[in-house]
Amino acid sequence: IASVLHKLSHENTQLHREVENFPVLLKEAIKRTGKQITEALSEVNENSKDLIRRYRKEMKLRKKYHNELVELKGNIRVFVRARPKISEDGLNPKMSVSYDVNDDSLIYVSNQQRGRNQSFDLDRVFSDTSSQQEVGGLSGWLIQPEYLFYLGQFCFILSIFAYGQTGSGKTYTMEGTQEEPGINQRALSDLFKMVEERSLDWDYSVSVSLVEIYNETLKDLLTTKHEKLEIKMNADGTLFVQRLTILPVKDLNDVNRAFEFGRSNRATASTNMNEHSSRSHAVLMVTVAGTNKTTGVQTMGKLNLIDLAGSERVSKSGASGDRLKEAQNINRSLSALGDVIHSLRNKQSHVPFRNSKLTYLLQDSLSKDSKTLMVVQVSPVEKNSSETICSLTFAQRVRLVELGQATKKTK
Ligand SMILES: Nc1ncnc2c1ncn2[C@@H]1O[C@H](COP(=O)(O)OP(=O)(O)OP(=O)(O)O)[C@@H](O)[C@H]1O
Repeated sequence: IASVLHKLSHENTQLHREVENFPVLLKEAIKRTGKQITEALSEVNENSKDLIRRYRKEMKLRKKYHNELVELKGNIRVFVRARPKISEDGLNPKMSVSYDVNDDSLIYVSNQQRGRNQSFDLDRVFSDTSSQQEVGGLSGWLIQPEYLFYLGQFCFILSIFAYGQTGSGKTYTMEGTQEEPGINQRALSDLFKMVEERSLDWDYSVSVSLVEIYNETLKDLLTTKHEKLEIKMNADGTLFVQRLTILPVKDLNDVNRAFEFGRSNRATASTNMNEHSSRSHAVLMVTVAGTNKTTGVQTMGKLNLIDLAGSERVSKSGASGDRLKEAQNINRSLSALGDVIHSLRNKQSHVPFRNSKLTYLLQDSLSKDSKTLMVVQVSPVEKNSSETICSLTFAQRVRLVELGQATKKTK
Protein backbone atom coordinates (compact mmCIF):
# COMPACT_ATOMS: atom_id res chain seq x y z
CA ILE A 1 0.00 0.00 0.00
CA ALA A 2 2.85 2.34 0.92
CA SER A 3 4.41 1.87 -2.48
CA VAL A 4 1.04 2.39 -4.21
CA LEU A 5 0.46 5.52 -2.13
CA HIS A 6 3.93 6.76 -2.97
CA LYS A 7 3.27 6.19 -6.70
CA LEU A 8 -0.11 7.91 -6.52
CA SER A 9 1.39 10.83 -4.62
CA HIS A 10 4.14 11.10 -7.25
CA GLU A 11 1.58 11.04 -10.03
CA ASN A 12 -0.49 13.59 -8.18
CA THR A 13 2.48 15.93 -7.89
CA GLN A 14 3.21 15.48 -11.59
CA LEU A 15 -0.40 16.19 -12.49
CA HIS A 16 -0.32 19.20 -10.25
CA ARG A 17 2.76 20.48 -12.03
CA GLU A 18 1.20 19.84 -15.42
CA VAL A 19 -1.96 21.67 -14.36
CA GLU A 20 0.20 24.52 -13.13
CA ASN A 21 2.15 24.56 -16.39
CA PHE A 22 -0.91 24.17 -18.56
CA PRO A 23 -1.76 27.92 -18.89
CA VAL A 24 1.85 28.64 -19.80
CA LEU A 25 1.84 25.81 -22.37
CA LEU A 26 -1.53 26.92 -23.65
CA LYS A 27 -0.30 30.49 -23.95
CA GLU A 28 2.76 29.29 -25.82
CA ALA A 29 0.63 27.10 -28.08
CA ILE A 30 -1.73 30.01 -28.78
CA LYS A 31 1.26 32.28 -29.45
CA ARG A 32 2.79 29.69 -31.77
CA THR A 33 -0.47 29.16 -33.64
CA GLY A 34 -1.09 32.90 -33.79
CA LYS A 35 2.36 33.37 -35.27
CA GLN A 36 1.69 30.62 -37.80
CA ILE A 37 -1.66 32.21 -38.72
CA THR A 38 -0.05 35.67 -39.05
CA GLU A 39 2.67 34.20 -41.24
CA ALA A 40 0.10 32.41 -43.37
CA LEU A 41 -2.00 35.58 -43.61
CA SER A 42 0.87 37.78 -44.57
CA GLU A 43 1.80 35.22 -47.23
CA VAL A 44 -1.78 35.41 -48.55
CA ASN A 45 -1.56 39.17 -48.32
CA GLU A 46 1.69 39.22 -50.20
CA ASN A 47 0.15 36.90 -52.79
CA SER A 48 -2.91 39.06 -53.22
CA LYS A 49 -0.76 42.19 -53.33
CA ASP A 50 1.30 40.48 -55.98
CA LEU A 51 -1.91 39.52 -57.82
CA ILE A 52 -3.16 43.12 -57.70
CA ARG A 53 0.25 44.29 -58.92
CA ARG A 54 0.15 41.81 -61.75
CA TYR A 55 -3.46 42.68 -62.56
CA ARG A 56 -2.57 46.38 -62.82
CA LYS A 57 0.42 45.52 -64.97
CA GLU A 58 -1.82 43.42 -67.22
CA MET A 59 -4.31 46.28 -67.46
CA LYS A 60 -1.53 48.67 -68.45
CA LEU A 61 -0.29 46.23 -71.07
CA ARG A 62 -3.82 45.66 -72.33
CA LYS A 63 -4.26 49.41 -72.74
CA LYS A 64 -0.90 49.75 -74.46
CA TYR A 65 -1.74 46.99 -76.94
CA HIS A 66 -5.18 48.43 -77.49
CA ASN A 67 -3.64 51.83 -78.21
CA GLU A 68 -1.23 50.25 -80.64
CA LEU A 69 -4.09 48.40 -82.27
CA VAL A 70 -6.05 51.59 -82.65
CA GLU A 71 -3.03 53.31 -84.16
CA LEU A 72 -2.59 50.44 -86.56
CA LYS A 73 -6.18 49.81 -87.45
CA GLY A 74 -8.17 52.91 -86.86
CA ASN A 75 -8.09 56.51 -85.98
CA ILE A 76 -10.99 57.08 -83.73
CA ARG A 77 -10.90 57.49 -79.97
CA VAL A 78 -13.81 57.75 -77.64
CA PHE A 79 -13.50 59.43 -74.28
CA VAL A 80 -16.26 59.74 -71.73
CA ARG A 81 -16.62 62.48 -69.17
CA ALA A 82 -19.24 62.65 -66.48
CA ARG A 83 -20.04 66.14 -65.32
CA PRO A 84 -20.35 66.80 -61.59
CA LYS A 85 -23.83 67.16 -60.12
CA ILE A 86 -25.19 70.68 -60.53
CA SER A 87 -27.99 72.64 -58.85
CA GLU A 88 -30.39 71.71 -61.70
CA ASP A 89 -30.11 68.09 -60.55
CA GLY A 90 -31.98 69.02 -57.34
CA LEU A 91 -31.06 68.53 -53.70
CA ASN A 92 -29.07 65.37 -52.92
CA PRO A 93 -29.78 63.64 -56.23
CA LYS A 94 -29.27 59.89 -56.42
CA MET A 95 -26.18 59.10 -58.48
CA SER A 96 -26.20 56.39 -61.15
CA VAL A 97 -22.63 56.51 -62.45
CA SER A 98 -19.61 54.84 -60.82
CA TYR A 99 -16.03 54.07 -61.82
CA ASP A 100 -13.42 51.35 -61.56
CA VAL A 101 -10.48 52.35 -59.37
CA ASN A 102 -8.19 49.93 -61.17
CA ASP A 103 -9.23 50.63 -64.73
CA ASP A 104 -9.82 54.10 -66.14
CA SER A 105 -11.49 52.75 -69.25
CA LEU A 106 -14.54 51.41 -67.41
CA ILE A 107 -17.69 53.20 -66.34
CA TYR A 108 -20.75 51.68 -64.67
CA VAL A 109 -24.32 52.92 -64.82
CA SER A 110 -27.05 51.54 -62.61
CA ASN A 111 -29.79 50.33 -64.89
CA GLN A 112 -33.09 50.71 -63.02
CA GLN A 113 -35.05 48.63 -65.52
CA ARG A 114 -32.71 45.66 -65.36
CA GLY A 115 -31.95 46.22 -61.68
CA ARG A 116 -28.18 45.92 -62.10
CA ASN A 117 -25.06 47.85 -63.05
CA GLN A 118 -24.26 48.03 -66.74
CA SER A 119 -20.58 48.44 -67.63
CA PHE A 120 -19.09 50.25 -70.64
CA ASP A 121 -15.54 49.93 -71.87
CA LEU A 122 -14.21 53.06 -73.61
CA ASP A 123 -10.77 54.41 -74.44
CA ARG A 124 -10.72 56.60 -71.35
CA VAL A 125 -13.20 57.55 -68.70
CA PHE A 126 -12.98 60.89 -66.91
CA SER A 127 -14.88 60.95 -63.65
CA ASP A 128 -17.05 63.79 -62.37
CA THR A 129 -14.07 65.08 -60.38
CA SER A 130 -11.72 65.35 -63.37
CA SER A 131 -10.24 68.76 -64.11
CA GLN A 132 -10.26 70.69 -67.39
CA GLN A 133 -6.51 70.30 -67.45
CA GLU A 134 -6.67 66.50 -67.24
CA VAL A 135 -9.34 66.31 -69.90
CA GLY A 136 -7.65 68.94 -72.04
CA GLY A 137 -4.55 66.78 -72.02
CA LEU A 138 -6.46 64.26 -74.09
CA SER A 139 -6.37 66.55 -77.08
CA GLY A 140 -2.68 65.63 -76.98
CA TRP A 141 -3.64 62.31 -78.53
CA LEU A 142 -5.00 64.20 -81.50
CA ILE A 143 -2.69 67.16 -81.73
CA GLN A 144 0.65 65.36 -81.48
CA PRO A 145 3.70 66.61 -83.36
CA GLU A 146 3.43 63.81 -85.91
CA TYR A 147 -0.18 64.68 -86.62
CA LEU A 148 0.58 68.35 -86.63
CA PHE A 149 3.17 67.43 -89.15
CA TYR A 150 0.43 65.60 -91.05
CA LEU A 151 -1.91 68.47 -90.58
CA GLY A 152 0.64 70.83 -92.03
CA GLN A 153 2.12 68.67 -94.70
CA PHE A 154 -0.42 66.17 -95.90
CA CYS A 155 -4.10 66.33 -96.44
CA PHE A 156 -5.20 65.15 -93.05
CA ILE A 157 -8.39 65.95 -91.21
CA LEU A 158 -8.59 66.02 -87.46
CA SER A 159 -11.97 66.22 -85.80
CA ILE A 160 -13.17 66.60 -82.27
CA PHE A 161 -16.82 65.79 -81.62
CA ALA A 162 -18.79 66.44 -78.44
CA TYR A 163 -21.78 64.13 -78.04
CA GLY A 164 -24.28 63.87 -75.22
CA GLN A 165 -27.67 64.77 -73.87
CA THR A 166 -28.61 68.39 -73.30
CA GLY A 167 -26.94 69.80 -70.21
CA SER A 168 -24.39 66.98 -69.90
CA GLY A 169 -21.37 69.33 -70.15
CA LYS A 170 -20.47 69.34 -73.87
CA THR A 171 -19.88 73.08 -74.05
CA TYR A 172 -18.01 73.12 -70.74
CA THR A 173 -15.61 70.42 -71.91
CA MET A 174 -15.14 71.79 -75.43
CA GLU A 175 -15.09 75.54 -74.83
CA GLY A 176 -14.67 75.81 -71.09
CA THR A 177 -14.46 79.17 -69.38
CA GLN A 178 -11.86 81.93 -69.56
CA GLU A 179 -10.21 80.62 -66.39
CA GLU A 180 -10.67 76.96 -67.30
CA PRO A 181 -10.33 76.66 -71.09
CA GLY A 182 -11.60 73.53 -72.77
CA ILE A 183 -10.26 71.14 -75.40
CA ASN A 184 -10.91 73.45 -78.37
CA GLN A 185 -8.73 76.23 -77.00
CA ARG A 186 -5.93 73.81 -76.24
CA ALA A 187 -6.14 72.14 -79.66
CA LEU A 188 -6.15 75.48 -81.48
CA SER A 189 -3.29 76.89 -79.46
CA ASP A 190 -1.25 73.73 -80.26
CA LEU A 191 -2.09 74.21 -83.91
CA PHE A 192 -0.82 77.79 -84.01
CA LYS A 193 2.32 76.77 -82.13
CA MET A 194 3.01 74.24 -84.86
CA VAL A 195 2.48 76.83 -87.58
CA GLU A 196 4.93 79.15 -85.81
CA GLU A 197 7.54 76.43 -85.36
CA ARG A 198 7.50 75.53 -89.03
CA SER A 199 7.37 79.04 -90.38
CA LEU A 200 11.06 78.97 -91.39
CA ASP A 201 10.40 76.34 -94.06
CA TRP A 202 6.71 76.75 -94.73
CA ASP A 203 4.30 79.51 -95.59
CA TYR A 204 1.03 78.72 -93.92
CA SER A 205 -2.31 80.38 -94.28
CA VAL A 206 -4.97 79.50 -91.75
CA SER A 207 -8.67 80.19 -92.28
CA VAL A 208 -11.90 79.42 -90.45
CA SER A 209 -15.54 78.79 -91.32
CA LEU A 210 -18.39 78.28 -88.93
CA VAL A 211 -21.50 76.36 -89.94
CA GLU A 212 -24.65 75.70 -88.00
CA ILE A 213 -26.99 72.85 -88.88
CA TYR A 214 -30.48 73.50 -87.64
CA ASN A 215 -33.47 71.48 -88.79
CA GLU A 216 -31.38 70.02 -91.64
CA THR A 217 -30.53 73.49 -92.97
CA LEU A 218 -26.99 74.84 -93.14
CA LYS A 219 -26.32 78.35 -91.95
CA ASP A 220 -23.14 80.38 -92.34
CA LEU A 221 -22.52 81.91 -88.93
CA LEU A 222 -19.73 84.23 -90.13
CA THR A 223 -22.06 86.40 -92.17
CA THR A 224 -25.34 88.16 -91.49
CA LYS A 225 -26.55 87.41 -95.05
CA HIS A 226 -29.00 84.55 -95.13
CA GLU A 227 -28.03 82.70 -98.28
CA LYS A 228 -28.91 79.09 -98.78
CA LEU A 229 -25.81 76.95 -98.44
CA GLU A 230 -25.28 73.83 -100.53
CA ILE A 231 -22.72 71.07 -100.09
CA LYS A 232 -20.95 70.42 -103.42
CA MET A 233 -18.29 68.02 -104.57
CA ASN A 234 -15.03 69.01 -106.27
CA ALA A 235 -13.78 67.09 -109.30
CA ASP A 236 -11.34 65.21 -107.05
CA GLY A 237 -14.16 63.99 -104.81
CA THR A 238 -13.54 66.38 -101.93
CA LEU A 239 -16.46 68.34 -100.53
CA PHE A 240 -16.98 72.06 -100.15
CA VAL A 241 -19.81 74.30 -99.08
CA GLN A 242 -20.84 76.75 -101.78
CA ARG A 243 -20.85 80.44 -100.75
CA LEU A 244 -19.48 79.66 -97.28
CA THR A 245 -17.44 82.46 -95.67
CA ILE A 246 -13.77 81.55 -95.35
CA LEU A 247 -12.12 83.96 -92.95
CA PRO A 248 -8.30 84.23 -92.87
CA VAL A 249 -6.94 84.18 -89.30
CA LYS A 250 -3.47 84.77 -87.88
CA ASP A 251 -3.75 83.53 -84.33
CA LEU A 252 -5.97 82.07 -81.64
CA ASN A 253 -7.41 85.50 -80.82
CA ASP A 254 -8.62 85.86 -84.41
CA VAL A 255 -10.33 82.45 -84.20
CA ASN A 256 -11.96 83.38 -80.91
CA ARG A 257 -13.20 86.68 -82.34
CA ALA A 258 -14.71 84.82 -85.31
CA PHE A 259 -16.27 82.32 -82.93
CA GLU A 260 -17.75 85.13 -80.81
CA PHE A 261 -19.21 86.77 -83.91
CA GLY A 262 -20.74 83.44 -84.93
CA ARG A 263 -22.13 82.99 -81.45
CA SER A 264 -23.83 86.40 -81.44
CA ASN A 265 -25.07 85.78 -84.97
CA ARG A 266 -26.58 82.52 -83.78
CA ALA A 267 -28.16 84.25 -80.80
CA THR A 268 -29.82 87.08 -82.74
CA ALA A 269 -31.70 84.53 -84.83
CA SER A 270 -33.23 83.03 -81.74
CA THR A 271 -35.03 84.29 -78.66
CA ASN A 272 -33.23 81.89 -76.36
CA MET A 273 -29.59 81.35 -77.20
CA ASN A 274 -28.98 78.41 -74.86
CA GLU A 275 -32.15 76.71 -75.92
CA HIS A 276 -31.29 77.24 -79.58
CA SER A 277 -27.64 76.25 -79.32
CA SER A 278 -28.50 72.94 -77.76
CA ARG A 279 -30.93 72.26 -80.64
CA SER A 280 -28.41 72.73 -83.45
CA HIS A 281 -25.03 71.33 -84.45
CA ALA A 282 -22.14 73.80 -84.75
CA VAL A 283 -19.08 72.95 -86.85
CA LEU A 284 -15.97 75.12 -86.69
CA MET A 285 -13.68 74.26 -89.61
CA VAL A 286 -10.08 75.41 -89.45
CA THR A 287 -8.12 74.96 -92.67
CA VAL A 288 -4.34 75.09 -92.84
CA ALA A 289 -2.87 75.52 -96.30
CA GLY A 290 0.90 75.27 -96.56
CA THR A 291 3.50 75.97 -99.25
CA ASN A 292 7.06 74.80 -98.84
CA LYS A 293 9.36 77.77 -99.33
CA THR A 294 12.06 75.68 -101.04
CA THR A 295 10.18 73.05 -103.00
CA GLY A 296 6.90 74.89 -103.60
CA VAL A 297 4.98 71.76 -102.52
CA GLN A 298 1.46 72.66 -101.44
CA THR A 299 -0.45 70.89 -98.71
CA MET A 300 -3.77 71.11 -96.95
CA GLY A 301 -4.99 70.11 -93.51
CA LYS A 302 -8.22 70.62 -91.58
CA LEU A 303 -9.27 70.69 -87.96
CA ASN A 304 -12.99 70.34 -87.32
CA LEU A 305 -14.45 71.16 -83.92
CA ILE A 306 -17.99 69.87 -83.70
CA ASP A 307 -20.44 70.70 -80.94
CA LEU A 308 -23.34 68.33 -81.58
CA ALA A 309 -26.91 69.18 -80.62
CA GLY A 310 -28.10 67.57 -77.40
CA SER A 311 -29.44 64.07 -77.87
CA GLU A 312 -32.83 63.76 -76.28
CA ARG A 313 -35.54 61.19 -75.93
CA VAL A 314 -38.71 62.64 -77.41
CA SER A 315 -40.94 60.24 -75.49
CA LYS A 316 -39.42 61.41 -72.19
CA SER A 317 -39.27 65.15 -72.86
CA GLY A 318 -42.85 65.17 -74.19
CA ALA A 319 -41.89 67.68 -76.92
CA SER A 320 -44.52 68.82 -79.40
CA GLY A 321 -44.87 71.26 -82.32
CA ASP A 322 -41.63 73.01 -83.39
CA ARG A 323 -39.80 71.48 -80.48
CA LEU A 324 -40.79 67.99 -81.64
CA LYS A 325 -39.66 68.76 -85.19
CA GLU A 326 -36.29 69.97 -83.88
CA ALA A 327 -35.89 66.91 -81.69
CA GLN A 328 -36.78 64.58 -84.56
CA ASN A 329 -34.23 66.27 -86.85
CA ILE A 330 -31.54 66.07 -84.17
CA ASN A 331 -32.24 62.43 -83.47
CA ARG A 332 -32.37 61.59 -87.17
CA SER A 333 -28.99 63.23 -87.80
CA LEU A 334 -27.38 61.65 -84.73
CA SER A 335 -28.68 58.26 -85.72
CA ALA A 336 -27.42 58.91 -89.29
CA LEU A 337 -24.03 59.57 -87.68
CA GLY A 338 -24.33 56.24 -85.87
CA ASP A 339 -25.30 54.48 -89.14
CA VAL A 340 -22.34 55.97 -91.01
CA ILE A 341 -19.98 54.88 -88.29
CA HIS A 342 -21.57 51.44 -88.24
CA SER A 343 -21.16 51.04 -92.03
CA LEU A 344 -17.54 52.16 -91.76
CA ARG A 345 -16.97 49.65 -89.01
CA ASN A 346 -18.38 46.86 -91.09
CA LYS A 347 -16.38 48.05 -94.08
CA GLN A 348 -19.56 48.25 -96.15
CA SER A 349 -19.05 49.45 -99.71
CA HIS A 350 -21.92 51.91 -99.37
CA VAL A 351 -21.69 54.35 -96.48
CA PRO A 352 -24.89 56.43 -96.12
CA PHE A 353 -23.20 59.82 -95.77
CA ARG A 354 -26.05 61.60 -97.55
CA ASN A 355 -28.73 60.62 -95.07
CA SER A 356 -28.21 63.81 -93.10
CA LYS A 357 -26.60 67.21 -93.61
CA LEU A 358 -24.33 66.50 -90.65
CA THR A 359 -22.83 63.30 -92.07
CA TYR A 360 -22.69 64.74 -95.59
CA LEU A 361 -20.80 67.80 -94.37
CA LEU A 362 -18.46 65.65 -92.31
CA GLN A 363 -17.97 62.96 -94.92
CA ASP A 364 -14.25 63.75 -95.28
CA SER A 365 -13.78 63.81 -91.55
CA LEU A 366 -15.22 60.35 -91.12
CA SER A 367 -13.42 58.72 -94.03
CA LYS A 368 -9.81 57.73 -94.46
CA ASP A 369 -7.05 60.27 -93.83
CA SER A 370 -8.75 61.44 -90.73
CA LYS A 371 -8.36 61.13 -87.03
CA THR A 372 -11.30 61.61 -84.75
CA LEU A 373 -11.74 62.22 -81.08
CA MET A 374 -15.24 61.83 -79.74
CA VAL A 375 -15.96 63.13 -76.27
CA VAL A 376 -19.13 61.63 -74.91
CA GLN A 377 -20.56 63.62 -72.04
CA VAL A 378 -22.88 62.07 -69.48
CA SER A 379 -24.87 63.26 -66.51
CA PRO A 380 -24.05 61.39 -63.29
CA VAL A 381 -27.53 61.41 -61.75
CA GLU A 382 -30.10 58.65 -61.71
CA LYS A 383 -32.95 60.59 -63.32
CA ASN A 384 -30.83 60.76 -66.51
CA SER A 385 -29.58 57.19 -66.40
CA SER A 386 -31.52 56.02 -69.47
CA GLU A 387 -30.02 58.88 -71.55
CA THR A 388 -26.60 58.07 -70.08
CA ILE A 389 -26.97 54.44 -71.15
CA CYS A 390 -28.06 55.54 -74.68
CA SER A 391 -25.04 57.84 -75.00
CA LEU A 392 -22.61 55.20 -73.73
CA THR A 393 -24.09 52.57 -76.06
CA PHE A 394 -23.49 54.99 -78.93
CA ALA A 395 -19.96 55.63 -77.64
CA GLN A 396 -19.13 51.95 -77.52
CA ARG A 397 -20.44 51.47 -81.05
CA VAL A 398 -18.25 54.33 -82.29
CA ARG A 399 -15.18 52.99 -80.55
CA LEU A 400 -15.11 49.89 -82.67
CA VAL A 401 -14.82 51.78 -85.94
CA GLU A 402 -11.78 51.45 -88.09
CA LEU A 403 -11.12 54.42 -90.30
CA GLY A 404 -8.06 52.94 -91.99
CA GLN A 405 -4.56 54.28 -92.34
CA ALA A 406 -3.79 57.79 -93.52
CA THR A 407 -2.13 58.20 -96.88
CA LYS A 408 0.35 60.87 -97.76
CA LYS A 409 -1.22 63.46 -100.01
CA THR A 410 0.47 66.47 -101.51
CA LYS A 411 -0.41 68.45 -104.58
N1 LIG B 1 -16.91 69.43 -65.51
C1 LIG B 1 -17.72 70.39 -65.08
N2 LIG B 1 -17.42 71.09 -63.98
C2 LIG B 1 -18.24 72.06 -63.52
N3 LIG B 1 -19.42 72.39 -64.11
C3 LIG B 1 -19.77 71.72 -65.20
C4 LIG B 1 -18.96 70.68 -65.74
N4 LIG B 1 -19.58 70.18 -66.83
C5 LIG B 1 -20.71 70.88 -66.97
N5 LIG B 1 -20.84 71.79 -66.00
C6 LIG B 1 -21.97 72.72 -65.82
O1 LIG B 1 -23.16 72.03 -66.15
C7 LIG B 1 -24.06 72.86 -66.90
C8 LIG B 1 -24.40 72.23 -68.27
O2 LIG B 1 -23.21 72.12 -69.01
P1 LIG B 1 -23.13 72.55 -70.56
O3 LIG B 1 -23.84 73.80 -70.84
O4 LIG B 1 -21.69 72.48 -70.93
O5 LIG B 1 -23.96 71.33 -71.20
P2 LIG B 1 -24.25 71.05 -72.74
O6 LIG B 1 -24.17 69.57 -72.90
O7 LIG B 1 -23.34 71.86 -73.61
O8 LIG B 1 -25.73 71.52 -72.88
P3 LIG B 1 -26.53 71.90 -74.21
O9 LIG B 1 -26.70 70.64 -74.99
O10 LIG B 1 -27.82 72.41 -73.67
O11 LIG B 1 -25.72 72.94 -74.94
C9 LIG B 1 -23.36 74.20 -67.04
O12 LIG B 1 -23.83 75.03 -66.03
C10 LIG B 1 -21.89 73.88 -66.83
O13 LIG B 1 -21.17 74.98 -66.30
